[in-house]
Amino acid sequence: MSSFLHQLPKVELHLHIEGTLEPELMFELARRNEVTLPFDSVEAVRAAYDFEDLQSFLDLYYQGMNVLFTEADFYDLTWAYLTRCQANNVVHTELFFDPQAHLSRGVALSTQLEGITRACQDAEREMGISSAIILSFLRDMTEEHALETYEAALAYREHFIGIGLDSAEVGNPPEKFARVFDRAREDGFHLVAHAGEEGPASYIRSALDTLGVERIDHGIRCLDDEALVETLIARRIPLTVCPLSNVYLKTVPDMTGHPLPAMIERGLCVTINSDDPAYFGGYMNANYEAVQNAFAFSRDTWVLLTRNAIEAAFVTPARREALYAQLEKATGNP
Ligand code: HPA
Ligand SMILES: [Zn+2]
Repeated sequence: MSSFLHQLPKVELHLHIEGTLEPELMFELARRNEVTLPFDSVEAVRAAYDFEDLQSFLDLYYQGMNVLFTEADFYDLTWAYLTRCQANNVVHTELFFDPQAHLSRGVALSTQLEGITRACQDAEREMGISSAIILSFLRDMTEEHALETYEAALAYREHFIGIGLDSAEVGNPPEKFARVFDRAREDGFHLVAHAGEEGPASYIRSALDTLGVERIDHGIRCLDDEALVETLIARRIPLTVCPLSNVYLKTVPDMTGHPLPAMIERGLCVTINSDDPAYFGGYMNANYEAVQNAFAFSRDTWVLLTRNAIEAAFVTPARREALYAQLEKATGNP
């Protein structure tokens, strides 16, 4: 089964590029940019990855990205992730970046976006991996700051396809960002939001109703609200679930206690993703393996999960057909 999972062509829809910063690259960039890290070795960084909850992770995640300054840094970070994609047989990926977390350190939007975009273009040409970038707002900052950031990002609109919402969820409900999502909808961008990771099912409802999102990131708390589940099924809203992330951030007791099988059983459009793989024990294959060890899904279930991700991807009809064809070739399943 392991080789079946490894060779399955995969589509990743929930990935924070800053969450792919491996400690080795963190040290290399710290040396390059003359930044002093509060750790004296790669092992000490990894030892610190023992999280209690989302906030304890976010504290380290924001600290880690303090080594990113130049376009080359953003290129190297993104290129390293895309080579992991190739090793994991990820053939299409949609990646988040957190512009506000870099702007606040004096790093220009052009630096961030040009570095990430150039790596994506090189990966498409050299490895056949298609990708897209989603600009994510920090929900623990104000809506005014998100709006200002959005306005500034419009100068680079050809670099990103959508907007999202991440960071500390509880106490920062989706409706706080209604105006910026209205603007982005009018401008033709795709809309997604993290909801129902640590926050309640009502945040998922609000992301649908007040932000009009097309996909929900995480969404694992949806099962607490039967009417919401029915809405998600009827509207076929994709949920970008991140199993290892949920275990590492203790939003589930352990993998066997994850609601993933129940979500699939209900007919929700579930996908599997790695979120912040440098921090949460691994990339796509590690997530697939951990899920398989806990639940021993059939091959048909894995094909279904992959088909869901292809359906949920923000790609052209031609690219979607090519992804379905690639899956069919790999599995014999239409
Ligand atoms: O899993 C996450 N949740 C919320 N915000 C985040 N920012 C990076 N990763 C995450
Ligand atoms: Zn996330």
